[in-house]
Amino acid sequence: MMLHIPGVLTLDEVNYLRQRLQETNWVDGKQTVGAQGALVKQNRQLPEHAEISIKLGQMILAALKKNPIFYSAALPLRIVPPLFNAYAGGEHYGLHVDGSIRQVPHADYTLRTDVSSTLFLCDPDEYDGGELEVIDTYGAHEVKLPAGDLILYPSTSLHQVKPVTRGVRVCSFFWTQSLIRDDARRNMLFEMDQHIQSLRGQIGDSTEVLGLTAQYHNLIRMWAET
Ligand SMILES: O=C(O)CCC(=O)C(=O)O
Ligand SMILES: [Fe+2]
Repeated sequence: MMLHIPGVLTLDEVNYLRQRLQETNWVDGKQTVGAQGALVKQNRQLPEHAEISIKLGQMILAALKKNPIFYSAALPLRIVPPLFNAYAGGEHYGLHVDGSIRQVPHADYTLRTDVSSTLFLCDPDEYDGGELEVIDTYGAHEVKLPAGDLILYPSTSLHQVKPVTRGVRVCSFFWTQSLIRDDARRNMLFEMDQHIQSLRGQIGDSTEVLGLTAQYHNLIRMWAET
């Protein structure tokens, strides 16, 4: 499932993050990637252990916690501390797949990457190019969202960031290990949850709504890996 989640950050939060990111030292993005990615990756990132990355990343995690759509769609078990990247002057990230397992900085556990997310911190008219292209069985999908909006997509997909030919594209990106490993099951649960929420809004907690809610939780109980 690819899902556009608008307004994950407020305009004030975006402006604050952008201001803080301007004061930082970016490093070559090849430092945080495996061998295949390094061949096609040309961008800059904040060092993941830098105090500023950790602080700004925590701000994003706090915003995600308040976002019921992100929770319903990703069903997160763990989220890696969000990272930050910047592309300008033709920089791009060619076709690749994200590594399946990531060591979580400052923690002694690893995380399986089930869901990839990009949170846009610049508006589309601030730069040319820089589309995130995700390829799935339905074809190639190009994404370029307003500042504060997030796209999530299955980490199993091949994807790329097209060259940025004018201006600068700044984003945060991160991976989630989901309670539900399989994208098709996760998608079904998301759809079911959305319909249940909508029904509850229309008719309240009727017997039928309660019954469907029970089945939603029972499916999670059946499929979840914790
Ligand atoms: O910047 C993006 O939208 C995605 C970056 C990416 O694919 C990666 O870092 O693996
Ligand atoms: Fe990627």
